[in-house]
Amino acid sequence: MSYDNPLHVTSEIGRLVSVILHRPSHELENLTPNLMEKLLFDEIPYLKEAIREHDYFASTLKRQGVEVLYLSDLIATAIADPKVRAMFINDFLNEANIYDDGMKYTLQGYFEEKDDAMLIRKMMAGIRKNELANIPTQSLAYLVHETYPFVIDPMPNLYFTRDPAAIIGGGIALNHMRTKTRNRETLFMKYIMKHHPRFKDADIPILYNRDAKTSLEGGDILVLGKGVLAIGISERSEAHSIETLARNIFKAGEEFHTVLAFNIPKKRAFMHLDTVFTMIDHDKFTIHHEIEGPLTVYSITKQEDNQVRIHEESATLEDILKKYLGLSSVTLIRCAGGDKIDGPREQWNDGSNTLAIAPGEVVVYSRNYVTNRILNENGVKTHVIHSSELSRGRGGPRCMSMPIVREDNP
Ligand SMILES: NC(=O)NCCC[C@H](N)C(=O)O
Repeated sequence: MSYDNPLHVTSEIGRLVSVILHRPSHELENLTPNLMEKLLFDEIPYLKEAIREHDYFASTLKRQGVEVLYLSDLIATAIADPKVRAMFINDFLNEANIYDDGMKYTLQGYFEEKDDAMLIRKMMAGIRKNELANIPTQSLAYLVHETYPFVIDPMPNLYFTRDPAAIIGGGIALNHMRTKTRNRETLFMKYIMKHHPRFKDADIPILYNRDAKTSLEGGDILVLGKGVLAIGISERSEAHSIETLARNIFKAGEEFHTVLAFNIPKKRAFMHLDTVFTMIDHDKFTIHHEIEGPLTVYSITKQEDNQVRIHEESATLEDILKKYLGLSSVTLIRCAGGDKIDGPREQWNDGSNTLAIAPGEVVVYSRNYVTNRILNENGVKTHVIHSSELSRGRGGPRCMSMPIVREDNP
């Protein structure tokens, strides 16, 4: 299958054709207990095992005919031109919390002498102070933080490729992440879209920009299909961003006409909409029961002359989905069946975070066996992947994947 545009995602469930993953690497070895909160981890994964699990995830997708592209390879190709490479290093350093010109100059030299693969690896892994022969600074900031072990922080969340950007139709939302640490990730996707031969000559609409003032993260963006998106107003994505994105999407083309904004509780366990709600078939969805009570849904619909209508929906979630997706019935499959103990436990480890690779066919974590059994009982085919270490980063199969092409869902 080929489309004119290298990006094509019109639904959550159309057969997955191409996806971007990141194989976890040394950035995980630079996590320390003191840094976990800042870097959005609750535990420290064991790298060797995390890689083994991730390779199994990738091979599961490949066995189903999915083209797996790796972030590190894409960025290395994107910066092949020395001028682009120099710009990339400069932009990266400008966002790396380095306020001292001497230090910046030293790091520029340090990066310039690396080959492409090592440059990317070092940027992702972060730089420990003891890796630099001479620290060229006497700055107050440096002295105050003398015991801090890094010159540049690691980027351990890179394997959650879902969040820094999202493909919507043939366009891309280059997100502005809630946290400074994750906002650095979006630079990689910006350079890939602008300079990689696969994407650079396509006329790709930018539907949201990383320079925006309010935050938006890909885990909140679900392309439900039939011209409808669901977007979480969450701990990470703000209402203003969602309205801006909706207006940009409506302006960009005919394909989408409605955004359903799901106002979910703002808490760590439910950081993105896809941690509590995903689509698995044209009429089947996972949901975590704890969001059902507090959930309010607002519809933003396209009107004439670039106007939008914003309206609080009063119906039940099933009825809202039925109405906007033109369905006669909808099945909500609760995480661990809504059990008071199994439900929150499995949701914590991404039991609701399924990745659809075709209608009714999803990739799931092995540890969420109660939810997985219920999915099977509902006729859903599950591809089960190992999950001891990957889940410690607090994301599941959907979070770990960024689909760039899906077949249209009939
Ligand atoms: N879509 C997702 O829910 N992604 C998981 C992101 C986990 C990461 N540790 C974070 O807190 O951002």
